[in-house]
Amino acid sequence: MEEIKVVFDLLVYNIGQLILPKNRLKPLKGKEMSELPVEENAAFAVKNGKVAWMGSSAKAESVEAKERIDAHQKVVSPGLVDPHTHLVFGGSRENELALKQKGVPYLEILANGGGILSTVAATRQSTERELVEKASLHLERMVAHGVTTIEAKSGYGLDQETELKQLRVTKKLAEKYPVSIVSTFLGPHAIPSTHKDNPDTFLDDMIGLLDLIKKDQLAEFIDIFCETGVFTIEQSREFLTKGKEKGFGLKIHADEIDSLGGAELAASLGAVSADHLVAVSEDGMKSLGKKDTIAVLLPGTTFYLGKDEYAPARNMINEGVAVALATDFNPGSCVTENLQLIMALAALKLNMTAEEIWNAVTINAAYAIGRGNESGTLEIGKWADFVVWDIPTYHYLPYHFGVNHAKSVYCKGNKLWSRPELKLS
Ligand SMILES: N=CN[C@@H](CCC(=O)O)C(=O)O
Ligand SMILES: [Zn+2]
Repeated sequence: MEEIKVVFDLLVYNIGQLILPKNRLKPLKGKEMSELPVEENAAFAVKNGKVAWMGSSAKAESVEAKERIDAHQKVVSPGLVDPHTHLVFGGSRENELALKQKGVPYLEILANGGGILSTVAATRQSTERELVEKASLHLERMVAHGVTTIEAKSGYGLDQETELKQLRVTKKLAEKYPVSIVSTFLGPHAIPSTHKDNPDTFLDDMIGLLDLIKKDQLAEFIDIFCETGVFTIEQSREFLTKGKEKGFGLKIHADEIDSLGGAELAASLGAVSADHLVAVSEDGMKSLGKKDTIAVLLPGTTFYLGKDEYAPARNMINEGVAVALATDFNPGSCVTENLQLIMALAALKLNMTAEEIWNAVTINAAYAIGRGNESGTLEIGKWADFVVWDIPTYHYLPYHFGVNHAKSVYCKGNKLWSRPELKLS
């Protein structure tokens, strides 16, 4: 019988290092994060947007494909995953930089009606279309830096109309782009000035939106800013418990500035992630280590807020915690779409190893937004989301900081972005 030869859509060959994070069907915890399988002289092929063949570059010579990409012995990784962003918002807050330089603390700017509240005013004034256009620019910049799966939070509406508007914008972006976008409702992100004296009524209003959000499938996760002067542990417990009963996945902005016990709360409720954790307590780390709640660390925010103390990533890893990294892209406390910069900060400020860092922006980041089964690794049958990097080894990326090392970015087997060629002569 004549053998039928498969013709693949795409073949990537001559890969110097193919990064293949392990998928243990749950996030990598503690020591497991230091294992980063890498295949040298590797190749893989894509059919119908999914990885369909993997092998050596030598074997790839006999593989038939409609398009062949020579990786020139450079690094190829799964598409990066950014599991914590505030992608959709109106306006900007460059005026706050001068306040920060004068030493005005982040929470004081907020208490005086600035910070998050000034972005709330701008977001309320923006039309849905304006928000889509603005968020598209930010999203395209994320993709250009190697990201193919993104979480996006609401939280700049603080009223029914604008929170739903933000969530609809996220849904439109998910329809417009092939990248995977995971939506989170962060209604309790700040207390609006109208509710300064009755935050519980505001929280009830936000709880009141959950059924509608669920019905219209506008968000998979819910989140709350648990912090001094914002929402207390009790309020956070109430909001998250109600959301859990309604079937939402849970996230929490926890222990960012003060150690309130947000990590402990997240672990006790089975939250998917606890984010920030700069001020996490020993008990908080231990409770995360006992559960699969992922610590999403945001060193770009600590850097941008000019703080000296970073999240204790090494202690968390020693306690067996699963760690992921994200930009926290937002208009106030971390204004960058560049996840590669965050990888460098994780090396320099969190003391994470290159292996831990790559796991933290791929497989663990995917689990932090419920996408471990489809993103964050390159496996046969999974989406062919990948980045061809212009770096000689995976150690190089966190070492050479502040520039874009992506050469081309593919999502579901399609090229979304490639580095423009300079013509200087
Ligand atoms: N900490 C709370 N929320 C955001 C900041 C939002 C803002 O300043 O606009 C964060 O994760 O850093
Ligand atoms: Zn945030």
